[in-house]
Amino acid sequence: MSKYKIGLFGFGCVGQGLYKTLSENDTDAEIVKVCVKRKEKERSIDTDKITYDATEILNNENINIIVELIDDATAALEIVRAALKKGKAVVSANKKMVAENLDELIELQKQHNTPLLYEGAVCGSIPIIRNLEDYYSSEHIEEIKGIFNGSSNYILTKLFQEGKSYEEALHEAQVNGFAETDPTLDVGGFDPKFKLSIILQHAFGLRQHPEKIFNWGIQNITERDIAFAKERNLKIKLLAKANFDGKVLSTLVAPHFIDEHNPLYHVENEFNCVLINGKYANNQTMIGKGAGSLPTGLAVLSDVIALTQDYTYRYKSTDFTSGDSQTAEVYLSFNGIDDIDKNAFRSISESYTGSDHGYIIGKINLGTLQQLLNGSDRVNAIFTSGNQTEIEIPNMTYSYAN
Ligand SMILES: NC(=O)C1=CN([C@@H]2O[C@H](COP(=O)(O)OP(=O)(O)OC[C@H]3O[C@@H](n4cnc5c(N)ncnc54)[C@H](OP(=O)(O)O)[C@@H]3O)[C@@H](O)[C@H]2O)C=CC1
Ligand SMILES: N[C@@H](CC=O)C(=O)O
Repeated sequence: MSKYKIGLFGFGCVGQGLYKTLSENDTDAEIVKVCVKRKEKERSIDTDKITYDATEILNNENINIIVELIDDATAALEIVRAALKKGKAVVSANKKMVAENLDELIELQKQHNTPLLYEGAVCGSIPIIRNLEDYYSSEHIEEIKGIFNGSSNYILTKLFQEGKSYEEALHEAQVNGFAETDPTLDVGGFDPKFKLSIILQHAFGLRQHPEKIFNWGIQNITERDIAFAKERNLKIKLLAKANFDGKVLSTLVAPHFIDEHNPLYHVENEFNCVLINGKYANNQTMIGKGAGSLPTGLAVLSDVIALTQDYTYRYKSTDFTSGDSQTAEVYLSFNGIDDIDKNAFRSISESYTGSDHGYIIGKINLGTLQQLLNGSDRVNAIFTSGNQTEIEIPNMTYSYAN
């Protein structure tokens, strides 16, 4: 008889990954009930284990761990709230739910002296949260950035390496179980910003609501943008970035041009990469699968095991001011010159206008850029500051920030 009885919510990509990884390991935890939504769906597990009624798990006093792995952030919050209030330890992989409600979730954990862990919510199989909490607790992290979305990276890889269409590549990401049920969260850069928001808490003790983080994704990328990058031996990667100097925090999620000297250049498919730059250890790199059934199932299982060892997050708290009104250098491509206002740029280093498309490379305020991009599918922005070195390209010079 195992000591830890799990009530599992969700039996999709990640739920099944947890089920398999748990069944292949000798642990003191077992899944006793699984709550799902659709009665018509065939299941690969014993029907006795299945329920469609959340209260059957939440009111079951034998169940001491709730694992929440559903694709609905609103319903997930209800489940997690109810579980914590009942004193049940919780594991979740829902980054939207965690990032948007972290203040309340921290408070609930304190009030009810009950832990919530969410390693699987951030960069799949990369053990980033636990490392930030424990290993890096004495490091003075100055910058943390990387590729935090497996689906977008998978799509970009297929566009660059195999010349696939955007639609085909997105479809593959969905079939492989990497994409969110609403893939706008992936390709629009929302999912990596939820992850960045969670990371800020554990890297710096900073609570920055995702709403306050600039995000632009790969949803408007064109074949011309890919050709532009390829001609210059660059790749495009969707990056999430945070800098903190002890007072001012700057954050950003956006596609960037990067060159072959950047470790992120070589991170392909659904792999994620986290680059940490700190005072003592300087640069460190963590690479691993950022999405998928078994990699994420393993991260969730690792949290379950951690709960059996009474592990909790510490939630340090640091004061800061937001420095997010910064100017960035971007390549802005457009279908027609009427789609953009050149005066929006503070300075322009290069521009091209053809009969049916064009681009501008220049410095622009992020708020202004957001207004230019909002609601338009005829304009795309790619940031030029993703490299760690300065590179010279015929016709133009990019200065890349560290
Ligand atoms: N896929 C991935 O690689 C990763 C996903 N995540 C996160 O993990 C979570 C789950 O994702 P994933 O497994 O891919 O999603 P899936 O769409 O594959 O599965 C979702 C599951 O949730 C169930 N469900 C939905 N609403 C409810 C509800 N109200 N009550 C009970 N069950 C419900 C569905 O039921 P039914 O089977 O009846 O449809 C289904 O079993 C999400 O938060 C996602 O962001 C995190 C990291 C990686
Ligand atoms: N949709 C997410 C899944 C993991 O978090 C991604 O593609 O990274």
